[in-house]
Amino acid sequence: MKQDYRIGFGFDVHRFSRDRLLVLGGVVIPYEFGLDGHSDADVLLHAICDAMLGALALGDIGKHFPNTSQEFKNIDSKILLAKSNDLINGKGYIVNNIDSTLVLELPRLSPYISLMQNEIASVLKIEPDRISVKATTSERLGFTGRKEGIAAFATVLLTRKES
Ligand SMILES: Nc1ccn([C@@H]2O[C@H](COP(=O)(O)O)[C@@H](O)[C@H]2O)c(=O)n1
Ligand SMILES: C[C@@]1(CO)OP(=O)(O)OP(=O)(O)OC[C@H]1O
Repeated sequence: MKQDYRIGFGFDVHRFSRDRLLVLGGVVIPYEFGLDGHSDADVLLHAICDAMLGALALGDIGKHFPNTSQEFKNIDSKILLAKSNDLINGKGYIVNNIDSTLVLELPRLSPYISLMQNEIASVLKIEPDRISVKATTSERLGFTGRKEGIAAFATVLLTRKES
């Protein structure tokens, strides 16, 4: 049987802000700043949603979940990830695997990486070893280096559901 794959790429940035929780990959990370946004500002899940939607040329997260809508105000981005998954499932695809990178100086994310993989896998109903989450600093260069915000990159491979 011929396998049908589609690849997608996503990128997102959110600015650090006081009086907000820091939520990354569906996990609350203890830190003195959170991220600003209309939703919970989970920059990693937003990049993953964009990659999933992009793989099928379905537009982006802002098209499906507009930041002008009260429906999405302070929303848990795991709900947006589940909705993005429903959209690709509706087109006959499932996530094969994800590779992603967060760019930030602080906080150190290594203690939280496997928690994030488990959260994302649980929303997508796939095995955690299909989800890669990595972190890097930008060697104190640029806006991430100045600790003004966090950037996230994600690549997603979709495969056609067996029928
Ligand atoms: N916020 C971060 C940034 C990095 N890490 C881990 O440290 C390693 C080295 O980072 P470099 O920027 O020097 O490449 C990196 O590979 C990550 O494992 C982290 O946990 N949290
Ligand atoms: C997720 C949405 C919707 O709540 O709001 P934000 O948290 O501001 O995030 P962004 O990455 O700008 O994506 C688009 C929005 O539609």
